[in-house]
Amino acid sequence: MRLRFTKMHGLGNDFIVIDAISQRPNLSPETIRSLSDRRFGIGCDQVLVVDYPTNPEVDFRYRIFNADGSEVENCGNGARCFAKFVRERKLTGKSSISVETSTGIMVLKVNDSGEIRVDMGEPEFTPANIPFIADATASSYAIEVDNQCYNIGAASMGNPHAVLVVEDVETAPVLTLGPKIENHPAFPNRVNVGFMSVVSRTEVNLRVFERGVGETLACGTGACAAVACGIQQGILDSTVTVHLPGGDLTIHWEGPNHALFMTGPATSVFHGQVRI
Ligand SMILES: N[C@@H](CCC[C@H](N)C(=O)O)C(=O)O
Repeated sequence: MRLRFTKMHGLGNDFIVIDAISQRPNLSPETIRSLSDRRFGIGCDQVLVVDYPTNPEVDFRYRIFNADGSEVENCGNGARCFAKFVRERKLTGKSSISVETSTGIMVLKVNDSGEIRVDMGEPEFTPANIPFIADATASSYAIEVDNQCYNIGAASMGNPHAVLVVEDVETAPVLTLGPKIENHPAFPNRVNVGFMSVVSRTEVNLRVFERGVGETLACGTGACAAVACGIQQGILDSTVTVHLPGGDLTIHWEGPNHALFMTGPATSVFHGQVRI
């Protein structure tokens, strides 16, 4: 079939977005991998699929696939692109949109400026729910990689994240240590790995080695998890600007029993058709 798609990005974290309401493609892991391939396909970090909700009280269902073909629970930059996509394609006229993912319901609000504010729900720190193998919940954990000990924060934003505080993100071992922590046995479902340097209590730099992709120019859930871990460790305030290689996100979290909010842009690049 000829598949219609839109190429989008959130701060350079790029997506192929597919309307599975007006077309019903069979997206096997192999098809996802070939669409995502930057040389033999269209190229992207994630494929986003917009579908009918299973819950009638929600506007849409949104599924996320990493470039390696694995289906994942959540994607923050993808959520903002999803909101822009359903409005641009006139699938809804609402400025407050509810969407079902495999781990829950999110509410997205499109601001007058065009930026999108996403209610990302409450960060989860209980190790079993991340999932992460540890005896008890803590604000940091020691893990061993190649006989060296690293301190990490661990949180779930629907998907699993490990966060390391480093002096300087430019020189942090993102490409060498990232994949080793991604596949560390303490994370049974693998993990996204953030390297965060703290500029002040309201400003951080962040690079993320994403599970199933590699380093991306931005990771929305990674920014949420990094700030949540920083707040839990007492080193950050409740509103933080996160500088990622692709641009800035604003994260706001009042602490336990409150939802965390992420605000940032979403961009459409082009529309196309591809034979699958
Ligand atoms: N880029 C995303 C996260 C996408 C999923 C992630 N790689 C995972 O495997 O959990 C974001 O903006 O949050």
